[in-house]
Amino acid sequence: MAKPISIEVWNPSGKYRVVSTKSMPGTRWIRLLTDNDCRLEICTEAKTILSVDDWGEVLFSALKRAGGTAFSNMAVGYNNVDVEAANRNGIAVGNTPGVLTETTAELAASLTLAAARRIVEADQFMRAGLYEGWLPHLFVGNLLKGQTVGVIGAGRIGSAYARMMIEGFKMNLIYYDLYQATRLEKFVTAYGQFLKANGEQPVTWKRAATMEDVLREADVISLHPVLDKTTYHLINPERLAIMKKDAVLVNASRGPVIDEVALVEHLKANPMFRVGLDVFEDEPYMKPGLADMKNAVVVPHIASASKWTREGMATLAALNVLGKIKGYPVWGNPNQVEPFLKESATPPPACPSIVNGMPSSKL
Ligand SMILES: NC(=O)C1=CN([C@@H]2O[C@H](COP(=O)(O)OP(=O)(O)OC[C@H]3O[C@@H](n4cnc5c(N)ncnc54)[C@H](O)[C@@H]3O)[C@@H](O)[C@H]2O)C=CC1
Ligand SMILES: O=C(O)C(=O)CO
Repeated sequence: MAKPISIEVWNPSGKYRVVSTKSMPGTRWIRLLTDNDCRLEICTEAKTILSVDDWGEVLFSALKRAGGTAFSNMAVGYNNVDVEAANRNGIAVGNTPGVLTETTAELAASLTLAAARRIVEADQFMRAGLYEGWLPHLFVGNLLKGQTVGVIGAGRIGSAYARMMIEGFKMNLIYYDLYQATRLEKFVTAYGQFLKANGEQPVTWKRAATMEDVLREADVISLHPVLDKTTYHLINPERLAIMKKDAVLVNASRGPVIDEVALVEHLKANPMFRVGLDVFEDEPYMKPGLADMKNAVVVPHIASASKWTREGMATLAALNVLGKIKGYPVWGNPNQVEPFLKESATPPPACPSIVNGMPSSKL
């Protein structure tokens, strides 16, 4: 007998039934649904962490049997969703790109600084009452200015992160991606020309031919690819071994991009090597030993956790579902979702981002 779960119901008499597996930040997403004749059921269970096993054939076939038409991930990454199963059952799959780009990049930049300058170790040292005055060797870390920042996956977030580290700390860029990041290259070139015209050392960029080139040359490496079979355990023992012994590795993409068992061994063997991690291979758990590593900064998958971003993600997720209910077309540019986020404006009659591009007529 399944245990009853607690549900919060909005607009009980609404014609269309929308179920949210978690409560989401803000209230605009709720209003957008209830104002459009939706009955909204929000699962208020404290812990409903769901995995790809949950978002697959069982769920989508049940959704189809119930007359369901759409599912929306409150996330831009949708590796947790079996899209093929959704296709088989005629279910559109939405995600929430664009609204979380800078927020996520800022957290990756925060992890970079925290790791490079040993902020967490120093904080714990102070709180433990161990500080006895300034010392030349106390918590010496890495300077970023003029060093090389490496980005694996120079998409929306990777490019935003690269620009923060280049424009903010005058680092030089080397990146690896399957596609050329032309817009990023143009920004870095222009910024370099500005610096040179003002008598400063220009910043540079390089598109690496291989991932190994990035790992070999960079002082800081930040991972921003999607998670798929080509990026699973992308950082493995062999690739850890070619990185600089005092490099900083940051991951705010997906945990399985790094072989975390191998990472723990590398951190043990290389105390000058540091990591900043927002995501983990077996969330919510860390691999054995990682929690003990002083050269690791770890936070619980909070990279997109700014108020504006999380409320915006909730709005986009709701509008994906509402758009399918209304038979709206899919928005033409998922990278430009600002029109959906204006609090006082009526959103465009479209689904912000549907990953399996299913025309409404098929639903
Ligand atoms: N920690 C968190 O809370 C968050 C994590 N993410 C993760 O970040 C990922 C990236 O998000 P966006 O930048 O918006 O996506 P995006 O699609 O704009 O960028 C991903 C980039 O990865 C590249 N890529 C794919 N396979 C690759 C490979 N084998 N080697 C190198 N590059 C490869 C793609 O060409 C693309 O440029 C998401 O898929 C998600 O998993 C995103 C938001 C928040
Ligand atoms: O958007 C994503 O992919 C996340 O991981 C949650 O912000």
